[in-house]
Amino acid sequence: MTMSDTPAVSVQQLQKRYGSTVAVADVSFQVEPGQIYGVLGPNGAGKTTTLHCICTLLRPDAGQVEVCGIPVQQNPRAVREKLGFVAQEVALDKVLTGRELLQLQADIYHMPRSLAQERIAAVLQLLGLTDRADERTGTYSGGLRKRLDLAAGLLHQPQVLVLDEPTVGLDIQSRLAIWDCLRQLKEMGITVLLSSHYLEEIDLLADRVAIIDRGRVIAEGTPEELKARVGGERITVKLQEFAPAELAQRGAELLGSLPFVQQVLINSAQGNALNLVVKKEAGEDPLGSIRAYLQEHGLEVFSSSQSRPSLDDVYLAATGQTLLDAELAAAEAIVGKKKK
Ligand SMILES: Nc1ncnc2c1ncn2[C@@H]1O[C@H](COP(=O)(O)OP(=O)(O)OP(=O)(O)O)[C@@H](O)[C@H]1O
Repeated sequence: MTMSDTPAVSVQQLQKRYGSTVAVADVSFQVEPGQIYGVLGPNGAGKTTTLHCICTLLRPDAGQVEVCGIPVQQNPRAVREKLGFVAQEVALDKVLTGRELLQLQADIYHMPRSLAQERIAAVLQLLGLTDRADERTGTYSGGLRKRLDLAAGLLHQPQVLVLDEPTVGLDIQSRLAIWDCLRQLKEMGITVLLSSHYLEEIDLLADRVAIIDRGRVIAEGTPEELKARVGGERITVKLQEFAPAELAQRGAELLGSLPFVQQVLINSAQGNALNLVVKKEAGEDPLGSIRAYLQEHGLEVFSSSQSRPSLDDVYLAATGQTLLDAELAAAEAIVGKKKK
């Protein structure tokens, strides 16, 4: 095997439990060098635990984890040289300036002063922080702090940068800035592994994705592959702005009888709109066929829309619930635990 064949990160049958809680039941995936790789899943799915095992912060109970071909458990020190980690919580000292914090980080790596100054200037520039570098971090917004955290993770020039939910809680402007930074890192040849529970973030950024649910990988591939695999356009048809239940029922029955319609739901939250999933066999213009068929049976389409499947549809197909529902269930479980 040549160096270029060696995955940047390889996780094989990883398991990790905390007491009786199984945080990671069985997780395997491989990140090729130079990719942006996304780990997507609801809160509590096991993303942080998986990343911590990769970053040598936690000892796996079972399985193999390697970074640039180096086994994490046998050689954690060498792994830490290859890898930078940006944790979910930013725990910055607020009194120090951005530059001072980076200098502290450089000291941890025993970097000679002149090299440190050079590297600090470079990462500040890369992350667009040069102008604010000499202000106390207490004056930084959440987005700026996250960028400083990225800068700190990059200071020792790692080949792989691992980020745990890098944009959680940030406003859209700051999220866009972080996405730009990550794309820039990819252009520089750095491998980026990030976790997220934002579907659109992973869809936009990641070359490949592992969707994790309850400690297991339930789908893996490029976002396009995964969406194509669940297949089917999503079509919404309204027979009236607010269709009476009987009318919606009749429309649903008619459309349900079409061979290319995979599923029809009457959506009461959308004025009894009909939510359809149509198969590929529907041809180029499924909406046209639907409209014509309804017309033949005396029904007019009031309005309609069509969309491609999303990663949420992938999650739904694999688990039977949407990612948002899973998040709500996880939040309720946490509230339940606290009440006890
Ligand atoms: N230190 C710990 N002690 C006990 N249980 C833990 C600990 N850390 C995590 N867990 C549990 O392990 C499971 C997986 O948690 P993990 O943090 O890895 O998930 P996650 O997908 O990263 O979610 P989040 O984004 O909320 O951190 C959850 O049920 C969580 O409650």
